[in-house]
Amino acid sequence: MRTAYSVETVRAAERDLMARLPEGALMRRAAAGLAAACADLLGRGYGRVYGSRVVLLVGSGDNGGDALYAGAGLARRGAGVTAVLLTPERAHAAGLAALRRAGGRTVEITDADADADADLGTDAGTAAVAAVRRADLVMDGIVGIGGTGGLRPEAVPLAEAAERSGATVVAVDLPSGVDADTGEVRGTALRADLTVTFGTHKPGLLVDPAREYAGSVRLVGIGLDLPAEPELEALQHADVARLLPVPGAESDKYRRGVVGIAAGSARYPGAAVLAVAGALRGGAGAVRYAGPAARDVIARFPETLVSDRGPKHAGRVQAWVVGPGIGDDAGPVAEVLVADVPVLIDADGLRLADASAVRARRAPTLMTPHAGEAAALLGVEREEVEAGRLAAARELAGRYGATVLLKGSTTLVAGPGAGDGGGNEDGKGNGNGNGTAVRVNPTGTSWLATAGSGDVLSGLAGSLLAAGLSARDAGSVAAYLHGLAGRHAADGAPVGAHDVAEAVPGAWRDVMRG
Ligand SMILES: NC(=O)C1=CN([C@@H]2O[C@H](COP(=O)(O)OP(=O)(O)OC[C@H]3O[C@@H](n4cnc5c(N)ncnc54)[C@H](OP(=O)(O)O)[C@@H]3O)[C@@H](O)[C@H]2O)[C@@H](O)CC1
Ligand SMILES: [K+]
Repeated sequence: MRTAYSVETVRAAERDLMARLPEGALMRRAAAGLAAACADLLGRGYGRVYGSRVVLLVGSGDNGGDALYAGAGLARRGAGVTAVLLTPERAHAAGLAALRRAGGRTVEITDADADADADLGTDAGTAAVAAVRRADLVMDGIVGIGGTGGLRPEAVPLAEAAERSGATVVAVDLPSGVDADTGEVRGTALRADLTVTFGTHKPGLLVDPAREYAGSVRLVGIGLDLPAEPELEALQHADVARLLPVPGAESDKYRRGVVGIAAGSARYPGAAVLAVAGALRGGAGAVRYAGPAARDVIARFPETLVSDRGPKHAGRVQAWVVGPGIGDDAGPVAEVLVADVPVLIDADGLRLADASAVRARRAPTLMTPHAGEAAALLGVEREEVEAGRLAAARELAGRYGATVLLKGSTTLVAGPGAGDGGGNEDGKGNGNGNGTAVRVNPTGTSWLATAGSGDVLSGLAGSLLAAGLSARDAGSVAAYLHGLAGRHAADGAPVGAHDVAEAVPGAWRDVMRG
């Protein structure tokens, strides 16, 4: 499991550790890891550290201190290091002294440069931009977890020069300008090739849009003692393998779980077929289809139990999926919402579901909107959801008392208790999930942005619900397998949703093999 903690938690752990360590020890640990990562990159890109050109962008806090110490380390190994001090009078004093002792140079940005209109027009500003353009490696120590908002005006031309230069850009702890806790980017942020982060991932390193600015992420352990429950967690193969349902010797179809699919319409029979395709690969013992596309479903999947009447006339199921392609018929949605089994609501179902009926449910509910659907439910613009995915998923989960799987570039799964310490599965909670951490899916691929792909995901997640997984586990395991299946199926070329469904067993085997 990869985990991320909030800035507040990191700060508390840092205070505890600092109290037990000699002054400056923590920063030197962080800087040593940072210097090692940069030396690796220089070795690969430039051939060696000796003789390479390194530029440090140094802000007013400890983030700049990390960069100065790491720069000193590289200077001792023969790199030509120039530190651009964005607020010279507030630069980390001990770090700066260490860099100077090691032979590093400095360029001091002046107040005239910091003027929003000056665009680094002074001699110092011009020299700083020129140094960035010539650099082999640029280290971004402008701001870390102490930051608010985007880059300040004097930093923008430097960040742009770094992006345009051929230099490898390494962000210290976080790319400057992104929000560590939410993954939001309000204004300009620096784009890194690599982020070297300390002690733990921060939420912004795992959630878009900030995640895209971080490049690849390397975690440097510094000995922080962190609490058991993180803010965010990303499943990995071993976690998913532990959660996947495996039939025992005594299993029959009911023990493995029967999933009911209420999807499709005369106009959109394909949604039914694709949801069933996903459900057949999700581990349930049987798939029951109830709706107007029964003929299409049985023609494609003869193993499905079909009925062309509504869900309330269907036989026993252990979980329902409702919504893909049902058009404007609210009947099936109302019917499944009163069933005392887990329910997954997707697509048209999200629009048609009565919010109070969802909130009144005792069995788990899993809602699977994309950003546009989430925006409609929240009454905001789609862009707002995309800019603040974590907040949107949590807000929706709280409003509906449901688990919410927000699809997109980074798919998130938030339980109804995410952020307020509620929602557990120990008999007192509502069975939506164990723990409060929001799950972020690491396997996504843009090839999955294809028509019908969401229907496959719904069926898959519904099948896992029927097999007995909690809403949070079913959603995050389904997203994981679906992403992996998308990668397998695509293999660098466009794919259709049915290809993704067919690739699910391969993804499953992949996970089980580790
Ligand atoms: N935690 C740990 O375990 C460890 C932490 N370590 C390191 O310390 C870092 C945190 O250091 P920190 O607390 O000094 O804050 P930091 O991010 O340097 O900001 C400083 C000041 O910047 C300013 N500022 C704000 N927004 C801004 C913006 N957009 N653009 C420009 N400037 C902006 C604002 O001051 P203002 O100008 O507003 O008065 C703020 O106070 C952390 O990320 C990690 O690298 C490691 O060394 C060891 C282990
Ligand atoms: K930074």
